[in-house]
Amino acid sequence: MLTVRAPATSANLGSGFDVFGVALGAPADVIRVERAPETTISVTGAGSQYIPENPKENTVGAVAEALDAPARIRIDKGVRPSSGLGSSAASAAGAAVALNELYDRGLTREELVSVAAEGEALVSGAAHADNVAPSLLGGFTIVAQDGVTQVDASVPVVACLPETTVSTRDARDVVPDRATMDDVVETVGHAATLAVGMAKNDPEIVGRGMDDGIVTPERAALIDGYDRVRDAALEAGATGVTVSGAGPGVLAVCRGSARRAVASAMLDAFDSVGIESRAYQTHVGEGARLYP
Ligand SMILES: Nc1ncnc2c1ncn2[C@@H]1O[C@H](COP(=O)(O)OP(=O)(O)O)[C@@H](O)[C@H]1O
Ligand SMILES: N[C@@H](CCOP(=O)(O)O)C(=O)O
Repeated sequence: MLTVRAPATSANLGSGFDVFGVALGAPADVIRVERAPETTISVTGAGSQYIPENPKENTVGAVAEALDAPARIRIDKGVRPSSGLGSSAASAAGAAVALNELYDRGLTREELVSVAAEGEALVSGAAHADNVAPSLLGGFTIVAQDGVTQVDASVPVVACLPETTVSTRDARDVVPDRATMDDVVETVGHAATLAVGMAKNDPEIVGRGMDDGIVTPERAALIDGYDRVRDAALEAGATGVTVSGAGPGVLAVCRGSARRAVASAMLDAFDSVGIESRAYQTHVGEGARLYP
């Protein structure tokens, strides 16, 4: 039996829609695999009651099929589904690493990105790889047409998850078809700033590059209390705040010394609109780890 811990991720980071992603130190899914004549899946842990065990409907089933690697697969969910922390992607990335090893397929982590993205196509209708790439490679990743670029980073973050859920599939329906040239120019500037900030591991520069006026306002409108939570986090010392993935999670970047205050301010702000939430005080972290 092989075991893999695959981290939650936060995609987009505001200015990098469908392009940027970071691996988070916590939470994570744990995937266990054993060879079997056909694929079976069992799911326990956070939100497991909402996750299908039918291999045709689960992201890990799509990965097993893509690698032609039937297995008995056990998923222990640490990443709650439909919260904006790449839950379906964490399972897919973990399964890709585990099954690649179990069947000695010899694919690199970079080559596993498109394999794991098959799982995302199954659940969100688009094979967006901005969650599976950081879950596989760790750090900060840029997914472009011609490949993935990765940089190690350890910027402190707070990921605050309200009890509500938003399906990525639904949240993709509100993404605008078009943007003005002014908005594009502004977003390119922010995205470039953010990428430099990650390369320098500097939360001030990362925070300056997180704003986006194209997709984020549409997504934020789906999250009750978003504006209050954002304002509270900035007031408490966050250098940048945005919707995590498709939401409803909210991601704040900050200096390590401000992390506790930022988390507490975000929890209080959700509470002030009658919504319970949970905050992960963490950092940009490592990718999927294989245990013998
Ligand atoms: N292994 C899995 N882990 C989490 N969700 C899964 C998995 N397989 C299928 N799903 C389905 O994917 C959907 C959640 O995916 P999505 O809306 O993209 O949110 P998230 O950002 O949390 O991945 C749910 O409908 C869930 O049932
Ligand atoms: N780029 C995707 C990312 C979705 O992330 P998730 O964690 O909400 O699944 C999008 O914005 O649709």
